[in-house]
Amino acid sequence: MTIPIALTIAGTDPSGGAGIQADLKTFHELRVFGTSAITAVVSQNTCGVRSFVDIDPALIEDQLQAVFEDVPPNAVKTGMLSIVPAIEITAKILKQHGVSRYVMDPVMVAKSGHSLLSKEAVQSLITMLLPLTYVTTPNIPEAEIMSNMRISSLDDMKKAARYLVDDCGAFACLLKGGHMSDENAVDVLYSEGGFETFSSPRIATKHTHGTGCTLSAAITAELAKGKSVQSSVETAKAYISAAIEDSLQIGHGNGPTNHWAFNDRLSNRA
Ligand SMILES: Nc1ncnc2c1ncn2[C@@H]1O[C@H](COP(=O)(O)OP(=O)(O)O)[C@@H](O)[C@H]1O
Ligand SMILES: Cc1ncc(COP(=O)(O)O)c(N)n1
Repeated sequence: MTIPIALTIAGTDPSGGAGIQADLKTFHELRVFGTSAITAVVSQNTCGVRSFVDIDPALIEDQLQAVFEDVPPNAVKTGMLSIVPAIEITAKILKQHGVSRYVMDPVMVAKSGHSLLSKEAVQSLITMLLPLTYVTTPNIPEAEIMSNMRISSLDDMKKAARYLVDDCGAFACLLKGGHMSDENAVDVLYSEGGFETFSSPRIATKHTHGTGCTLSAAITAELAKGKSVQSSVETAKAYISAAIEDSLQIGHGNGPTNHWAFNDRLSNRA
């Protein structure tokens, strides 16, 4: 049996709801072997980010070489990259190892408002990593910055997604609608000249810490199994919707999602 392997390159969340911790939980639940390289150690919990330290770029590179030389991943995702050298090293390694299934979650600002990406690094994400990207998963504020467009409707979402693919070189863009206020949470996928929307009822909850990390990790896990972009996004949307709906009421702020919910539902249906 070949075991699918996924790699996350991201920052940490000691309280377990976002970043590397959320990614590894997601890989595990979707039955993919999870590996990780840490870019920043972040002191945060459900109430917010307190501080963080960027990992020495040489150590990021060492972690990545250690993974690629021994347990080469079938798909890779990036979350928090924070500084230009971390982006440069990631681009170098992705090219060196010919990674095609690469998901870029352009993490910029935590839900609590703390910036997780330096201003100079935004441009590097666009020029160095988007052309190597299989699926990018910006939320509305991130897509606004990357496309330099105001986004306040589904049409605007489509325009920005098309720009990030046709003009910036990603193969596909899933623009997430979590930050809109419609009755449904609608995400727009643009790839190969076509649009597809993924919709789920908007759940009234403050427990959405790590939703973006979890969604992109679920897409990466499915891509690692060899699934198509459409099928991977469909599974990932079902995973995050269940995880938000059955949230765990943990912590004093914006709590984490429930990583057991997706499989619990599948086994209840069986
Ligand atoms: N209140 C909600 N109810 C249902 N789905 C949501 C809700 N908030 C976000 N989502 C979904 O969670 C995923 C992450 O979205 P979003 O919140 O936009 O990303 P981020 O965490 O990067 O800000 C998307 O699929 C989005 O549609
Ligand atoms: C290390 C790390 N990466 C990403 C996020 C964003 O997560 P969210 O905005 O969903 O809280 C975070 N809080 N911490």
